Amino acid sequence: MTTQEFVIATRESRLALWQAEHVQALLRARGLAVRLLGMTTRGDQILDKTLSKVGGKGLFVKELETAIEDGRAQLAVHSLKDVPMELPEGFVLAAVLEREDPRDALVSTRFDSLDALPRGARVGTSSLRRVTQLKSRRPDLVIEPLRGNLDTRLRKLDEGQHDAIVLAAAGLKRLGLDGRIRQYFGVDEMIPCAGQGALGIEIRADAAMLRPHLDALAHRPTWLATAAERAVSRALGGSCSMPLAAHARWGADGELTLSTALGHPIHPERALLTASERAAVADTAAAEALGRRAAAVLSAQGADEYLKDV
Ligand SMILES: NCc1[nH]cc(CCC(=O)O)c1CC(=O)O
Repeated sequence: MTTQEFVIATRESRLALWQAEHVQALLRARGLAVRLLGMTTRGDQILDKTLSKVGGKGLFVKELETAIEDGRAQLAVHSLKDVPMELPEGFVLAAVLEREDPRDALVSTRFDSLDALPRGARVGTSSLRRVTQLKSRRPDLVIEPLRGNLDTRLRKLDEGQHDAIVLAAAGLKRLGLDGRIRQYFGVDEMIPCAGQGALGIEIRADAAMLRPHLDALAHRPTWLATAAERAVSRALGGSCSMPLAAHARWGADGELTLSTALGHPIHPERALLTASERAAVADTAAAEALGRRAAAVLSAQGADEYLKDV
């Protein structure tokens, strides 16, 4: 009898490889034979434009899905925040793993915090979500585009192109680069994006052999929290080019609190719309209902007017 070998399609950045190897190790521990198939996506190739201009974060996942479609691979490991709200027909998010630190972090060679940055300091980030939240706190900052994988971004900082950059703590921690973090932003101070810090494993909906293994890796509290976060984005139109923050956390009482913020995509100086909703959440339907409730509060404040041009 031959044992089937499973293949994980992955991007080739150091972070993507770390994440794919992490899942490979978890599946090997369950007795499966697993190898990696590295590939370059359009999101990795196009580095001179912001993602929202070239078709969004979905660019990071499309090629991996094609490899699965063709049978060259059976699984794709994604940073959940890069996964579009709706997957193509025939694909499912079969597992969301326990979340790493969801916070954003400030990295700088010279300054210890956002408040320590001088007037007009140059801050690198290409995330509209980060831009609008930074501008609402520090309108004087000059925000500069910053794309590329983590090593590239840190190199640009070290070369002096920026006074500070803002990155997800999760990626830095996974690569052992968290020693470079000068300030962690609280999740209410700089609300993370939906899914930040969590890994999602995508397979074909009919890959029955893999299901029990992925069920065993899944982390239900993270699944429910990120389901609420992703539902906000879906309810507002699902585009990843919107400056939307959505983060849910479990309280000691077992209730889920969902904090959201929406900035204006073209005029980052306009007021942030915010909504925070809380509920006891026992299943995916309740998590998504919580997300839709927060989205409705944002809509009542004018979210649709903010988003009409994206
Ligand atoms: N958008 C790119 C991306 N996708 C996932 C991470 C970090 C890991 C994570 O949030 O899970 C990053 C880098 C960043 O935003 O700084």
